Amino acid sequence: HKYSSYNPPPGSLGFPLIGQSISLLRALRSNTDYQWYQDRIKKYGPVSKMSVFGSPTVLMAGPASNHFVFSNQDLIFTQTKAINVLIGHSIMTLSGDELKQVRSALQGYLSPEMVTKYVWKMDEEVRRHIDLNWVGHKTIKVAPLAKRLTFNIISSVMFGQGAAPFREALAIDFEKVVRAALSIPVNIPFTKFNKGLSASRRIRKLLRQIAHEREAAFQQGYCSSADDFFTYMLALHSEGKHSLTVEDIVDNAILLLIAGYETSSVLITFLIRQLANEPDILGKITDEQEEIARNKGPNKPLTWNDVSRMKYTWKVAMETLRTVPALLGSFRTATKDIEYRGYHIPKGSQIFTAQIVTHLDANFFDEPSKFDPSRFDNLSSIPPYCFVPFGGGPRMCPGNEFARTETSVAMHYLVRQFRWKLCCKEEGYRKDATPMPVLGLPIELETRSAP
Ligand code: HEM
Repeated sequence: HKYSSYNPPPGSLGFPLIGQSISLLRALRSNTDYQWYQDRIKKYGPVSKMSVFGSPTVLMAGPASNHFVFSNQDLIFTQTKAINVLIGHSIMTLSGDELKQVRSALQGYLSPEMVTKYVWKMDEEVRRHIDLNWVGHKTIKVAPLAKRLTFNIISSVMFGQGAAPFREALAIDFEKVVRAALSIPVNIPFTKFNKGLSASRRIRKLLRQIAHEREAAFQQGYCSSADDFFTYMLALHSEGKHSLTVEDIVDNAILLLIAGYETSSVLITFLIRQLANEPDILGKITDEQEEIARNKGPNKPLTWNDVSRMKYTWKVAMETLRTVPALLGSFRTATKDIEYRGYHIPKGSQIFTAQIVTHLDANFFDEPSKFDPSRFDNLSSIPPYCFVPFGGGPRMCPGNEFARTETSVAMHYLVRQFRWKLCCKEEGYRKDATPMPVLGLPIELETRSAP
């Protein structure tokens, strides 16, 4: 109240700790969150205060707010309190020089030059996954399989075969951590948060063990920086590019793994769901992929060059991300008192911007409920900061090329080999940290061509 004309954003914080969490969670689970945000915006305008996921929060809506949130230097990247406890000292908790070093290391690890080297691993994982889980099956559940596929891809890229014997157990524990991400961070036995915390301890123990093995191999000159994430980070450390300890590298590995598998699996799941209802779009993707396959020898793995030609496939993926963003939005924390649109936002406030607010706004996307990949024919026709599935500004997702590549590789094999029908046409989806079809998206499969 040091300002003479102190003007906080409108809205209320609700009940202590709980605030509006229950009402927002309910909206997310019933997939009515767009309406929930609209109701708030109608009542309070594009900037309003509330309390969600354990913290007082300012909701900011619209492209100008997105720009402000993504680029303002006084807002630091935050996640829910639960995520901070579960993941530890990762890039998400850093600022200043430490952040610059880690961001640059992770960005390098996920740069197009590096992703070029991962394409064959992605190709190998996708083919193995399809042979094991799709070929010969009449019905399958897409969502858990997509999670397993993207988990196997990121762990194969990050740890090579180092984690292969533990993958199954790791995948189950990572799922528990992800499910605890939006929970209220109070450690009561048998709650989601409690299970997530135990899982995160087991993951940390295992990754620490792998990291120390890689450290020993690196010091003896048995491995190089392209082999796996730990060696890559240790090599950068030896060149003086960052000062992370092995513990810090493990925490960042946990973050990278979660960021790398959960979101991409959502994209693949909803892409498959959408294509079941869009025969024309599926036909066009198939033509594009057949053309790429025709120019290759049989059984030759895909290359970076092939993936770069999958342009239509990626437009359909972007339209999927517009209608069903893989993440709710972005959280930041104000490191000092700030002012936005005449409102004073005190230091320490959490700030949240939801992607769906602009993605489904008819002012920016004609007929927003229509699924139309041709919107992306001309990217410059989309107003800035309206399509933000990967965020924006200096903290924009560094994994977008990785995600584009693995999704395109997966679609290359799926659309050429199979056709599918939704087992339950009316199946809805709910958002529980990330969107998820309520039944896991069971589909009936028909083989189109021999693998
Ligand atoms: C469809 C897939 C994906 C989507 C939609 C997505 C979306 C996002 C979004 C919205 C953010 C937050 C940006 C912000 O708040 O400003 C983010 C951050 C991040 N993503 Fe992704 N992501 C995807 C895939 C990936 C993949 C495959 C990886 C790694 C292999 C990855 C690694 C990261 C990392 C490390 C961050 C944190 C960046 C930082 O702290 O500066 N993401 N992602």
